[in-house]
Amino acid sequence: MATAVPAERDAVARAFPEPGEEVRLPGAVLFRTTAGVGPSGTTAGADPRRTAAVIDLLAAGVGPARAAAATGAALTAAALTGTPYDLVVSAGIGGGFAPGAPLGSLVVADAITVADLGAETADGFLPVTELGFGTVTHRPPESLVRAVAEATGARTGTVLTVSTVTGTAARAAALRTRHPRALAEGMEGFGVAEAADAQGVPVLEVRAISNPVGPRDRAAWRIGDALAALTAAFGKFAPALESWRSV
Ligand SMILES: O=C(O)c1cccc(C(=O)CC[C@H]2O[C@@H](n3cnc4c(=O)[nH]cnc43)[C@H](O)[C@@H]2O)c1
Repeated sequence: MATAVPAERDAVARAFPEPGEEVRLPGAVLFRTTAGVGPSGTTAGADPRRTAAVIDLLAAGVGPARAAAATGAALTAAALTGTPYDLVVSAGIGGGFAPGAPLGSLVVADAITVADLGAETADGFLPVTELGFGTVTHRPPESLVRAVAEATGARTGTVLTVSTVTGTAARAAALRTRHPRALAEGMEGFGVAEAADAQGVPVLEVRAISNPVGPRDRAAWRIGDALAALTAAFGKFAPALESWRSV
């Protein structure tokens, strides 16, 4: 589970009651905890058929490059010790596009799209794929997106990754014109997804909305509410994960 900053990692950690331990790796420091998963998708502790899923929480850094580097380090370490990850989740607060993603709501990405990787031309922006290389979108497993959205009440749509936070109505409108399904923007999802894709691991992105995408207005931020929404969402995560794995 890769967040940008420790406050987001700790919000996710509060959803998992087991005491965790710190694991130091070259290029990444993990907080390792567990969540009970079982055949029935319950979270009760008495079922002997249940196994504990290991969950590594990583404050991977702000921005797509740092997030990709730290996530890649964690993925490589896990693979080299013979315990590769089944899933990578990019999680954090984010900006919400009105009216689809109001403050405090939760968005699960069905497409993780980088919005500003490409070339500016006289005729407008060209994504890197139209220049003949790379990728601009990663798609999380549909059934997982569905299961997590149903369990958490999240909305589903495109989550954009940007290197520059949108700060004007004009930029927000331009992004929505180019990405009509966009519900949210953050700064790490695509980087985390690139690292996961490079090692063949599925990826998911979850954003709790802390501010509207648009004109800069720090007074409008609701970071506490968004962090609380993250904790609540990850409290419902283990059963959703189990229902996905059993499909
Ligand atoms: O100074 C500003 O105007 C401003 C507005 C929104 C966010 C920031 C940040 O520095 C936070 C970046 C951090 O949080 C995620 N995040 C939260 N809201 C947004 C957003 O509207 N657009 C992009 N990223 C956002 C992001 O993933 C970073 O980890 C500053």
